[in-house]
Amino acid sequence: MPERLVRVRAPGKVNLSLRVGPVQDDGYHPLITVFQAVSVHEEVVARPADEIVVTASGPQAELVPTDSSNLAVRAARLVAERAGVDDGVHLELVKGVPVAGGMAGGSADAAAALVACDALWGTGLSRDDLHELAAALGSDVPFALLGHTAVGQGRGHLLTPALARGEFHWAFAVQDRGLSTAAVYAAYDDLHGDTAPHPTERDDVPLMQALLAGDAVALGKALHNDLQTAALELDPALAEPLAVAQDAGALGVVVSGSGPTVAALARSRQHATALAAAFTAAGVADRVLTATGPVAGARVVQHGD
Ligand SMILES: C[C@@](CO)(OP(=O)(O)O)[C@H](O)COP(=O)(O)OP(=O)(O)OC[C@H]1O[C@@H](n2ccc(N)nc2=O)[C@H](O)[C@@H]1O
Ligand SMILES: Nc1ncnc2c1ncn2[C@@H]1O[C@H](COP(=O)(O)OP(=O)(O)O)[C@@H](O)[C@H]1O
Repeated sequence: MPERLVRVRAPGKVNLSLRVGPVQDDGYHPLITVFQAVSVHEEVVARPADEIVVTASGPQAELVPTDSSNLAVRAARLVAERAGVDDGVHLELVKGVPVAGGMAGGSADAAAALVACDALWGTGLSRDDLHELAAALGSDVPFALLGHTAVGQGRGHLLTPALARGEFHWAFAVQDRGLSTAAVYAAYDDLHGDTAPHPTERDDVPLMQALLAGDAVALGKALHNDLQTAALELDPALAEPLAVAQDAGALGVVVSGSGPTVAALARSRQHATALAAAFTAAGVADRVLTATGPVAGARVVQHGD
């Protein structure tokens, strides 16, 4: 008899703009960020099991914790609690998104696990329920559920879908070494103290216009990341992929989120491949990826009995 399973795919993200205000009393920074989901995916395969357990495969899988700190395990527990079920699940994570790379792979796993457990257990949670559980798991998890292009406020979890026309092409320089999100925010505080400007939505008007028009040249000019200086301070070698992408004619280049992945916007699919080749030839990436965006958020791609 075929095994019952649910397979869910969830995207990684790039922050087209990331504007960071001064740290609040709760230790978090208020953000205005524009997320784009890209075609670098996590897959989560959920199968019935006696307990909630997780395994990981794919590049850098050995860096993923498989204990109860794993975000997918925490997601499964939240679904079980909310729905009042005591079923187990084996969550198999097939990692495509760099680990601790600033592309929110762990958040994608969490979003995928929420959707997968809901489908496997037939708990019938609403989209609003899932969004609420996602926000409790991490600032970037709600966006991994939603996908496409969206503006994030608060900790990044209060989302408004953004109008974006067309398809954008990306090349990513991936590093084996990760950067801790908390450490990058702490370095940002060291640089700015209480003097960090309060971001406003006006700052991203040119970027939103570029998205609306599907204008990759204008989008390239509008890419922005307030955490980039802090990431470079912790990892100065990141200046190299940034420079290589510029020399290879990228329309824009930016550290993705808290880094260390560097995201370069290309003119076309072929140009994205050329940018990736330039990263490899210059020896400034441990791995390269090409992708398009925007793409959909976490969704079931196989539900079999
Ligand atoms: C920087 C961003 C940009 O999208 O993404 P990544 O580069 O990590 O993917 C996010 O803000 C990361 O969100 P996420 O990775 O979900 O962070 P969380 O688990 O909620 O928080 C990890 C730590 O980062 C800091 N943090 C996070 C979000 C925020 N708005 N302010 C913060 O200061 C806090 O120190 C927190 O303890
Ligand atoms: N399912 C998961 N996949 C990856 N990392 C996870 C997971 N659950 C918890 N983590 C922890 O979260 C850290 C950062 O997660 P990740 O989403 O890969 O990077 P980033 O926050 O830079 O985008 C990892 O170093 C790891 O310790």
